[in-house]
Amino acid sequence: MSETSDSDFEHGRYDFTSVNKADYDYVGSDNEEDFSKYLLDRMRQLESRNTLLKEQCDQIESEKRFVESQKLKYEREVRRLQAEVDRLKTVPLVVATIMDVISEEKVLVRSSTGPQFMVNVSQYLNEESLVPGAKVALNQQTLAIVEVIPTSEDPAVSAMEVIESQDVDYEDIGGLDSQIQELIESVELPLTKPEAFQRIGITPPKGVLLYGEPGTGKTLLAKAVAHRTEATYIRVVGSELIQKYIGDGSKLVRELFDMARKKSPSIIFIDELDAIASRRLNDTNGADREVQRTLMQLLAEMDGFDNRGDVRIIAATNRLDVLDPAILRPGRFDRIVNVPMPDEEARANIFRIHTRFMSVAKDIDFRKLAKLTEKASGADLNAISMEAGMLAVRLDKKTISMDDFLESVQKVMSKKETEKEVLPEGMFI
Ligand SMILES: Nc1ncnc2c1ncn2[C@@H]1O[C@H](COP(=O)(O)OP(=O)(O)OP(=O)(O)O)[C@@H](O)[C@H]1O
Repeated sequence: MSETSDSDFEHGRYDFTSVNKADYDYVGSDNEEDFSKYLLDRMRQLESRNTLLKEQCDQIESEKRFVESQKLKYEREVRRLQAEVDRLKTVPLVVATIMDVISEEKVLVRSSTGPQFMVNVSQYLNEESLVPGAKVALNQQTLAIVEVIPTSEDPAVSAMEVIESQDVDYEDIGGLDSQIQELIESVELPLTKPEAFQRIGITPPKGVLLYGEPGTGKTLLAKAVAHRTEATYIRVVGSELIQKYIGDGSKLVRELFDMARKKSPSIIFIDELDAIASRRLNDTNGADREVQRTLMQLLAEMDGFDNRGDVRIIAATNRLDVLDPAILRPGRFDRIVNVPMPDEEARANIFRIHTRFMSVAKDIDFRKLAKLTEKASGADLNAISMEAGMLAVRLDKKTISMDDFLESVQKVMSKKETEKEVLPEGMFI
């Protein structure tokens, strides 16, 4: 019988597929029993070798996978370093300012070191960004424009919405007659007939505070007064001053009043006043201090300006109860106007206003629609009218029918109900 050593197995010299020739010597011999025993032993041996080899094979497989993943990782690293080397080897770009755009391909620039050049423009640049005054980067050798340097955004410009003339009028507002009257007296007349106040010897209120639930028409009122007085309408949003322009809030309030004076007659509209004028807490963290600084600046600006001048302030809030009493002192927001949710008559009027330019069927019953929308705000009624219009468009109709309105009332009102259910108490949608 041939001898098979362990090293034969390990080095793959053993032929697993056949029994060695010498093994046949046992067949037919007296020792047949020994031979079967021997074969059984051998089988067990081979099975255990087989298991061992399978384990080794699995291990080698997993090592292979590990090495491959390492290889990929290092290849990526090499590429990254190569790119970094290339980047560091590139020549610096020259900064210049566009003086004049001669044609699509030729531009006159003044480099930051002084001289002017007529240069080519990379075809991959957006033509619209090539305007006189724009900062550009030039290739050092060819001096071609390869990049337009983005200008940093001026926070004072982006924080304010400045509209020179408004297109909203009192006729566009449903209900709110007494609120309109209040605004006429405290904002419109001081701007249009200041002499009437002087004659009688009274000073008009400096600021008017509108409060009420969302979507009830506070912004609309401010825009309509701006339209009537032909004043510039400048709007800032309290929460944006705090969250978007961190650290700049008080500076922006100063700039807001400067701009209002420059563009006068003007109306400053501060939306979400509560975000900067909430009752102060004792434990002040960084964010609270920022809010306080912004509020102090607002109070200082309001105290500092002349209420006979042609800058008026209107502010709006959904939460009168959280305001710092300091903001409501005489000489600040001393006229407080409630803007309520529309009653039935106002709702019917708002429907009429919003459907005025729509193609609606003759039999639309606005009274009935008003009855069905008891808890709706002006903004909801606008949404219902738009949705009814969309339904008609979807169905390719010529006019909006009462059924379209009823369907959209159902849709908008039930959406409003579900949204209300998920909101914590005291919060509006
Ligand atoms: N009384 C109303 N008459 C006509 N449309 C209204 C009225 N109230 C609200 N709307 C409609 O709802 C939209 C939103 O209203 P607006 O922005 O004036 O509400 P708001 O009270 O300022 O809300 P918020 O408190 O959320 O700022 C308006 O553009 C208008 O289409």
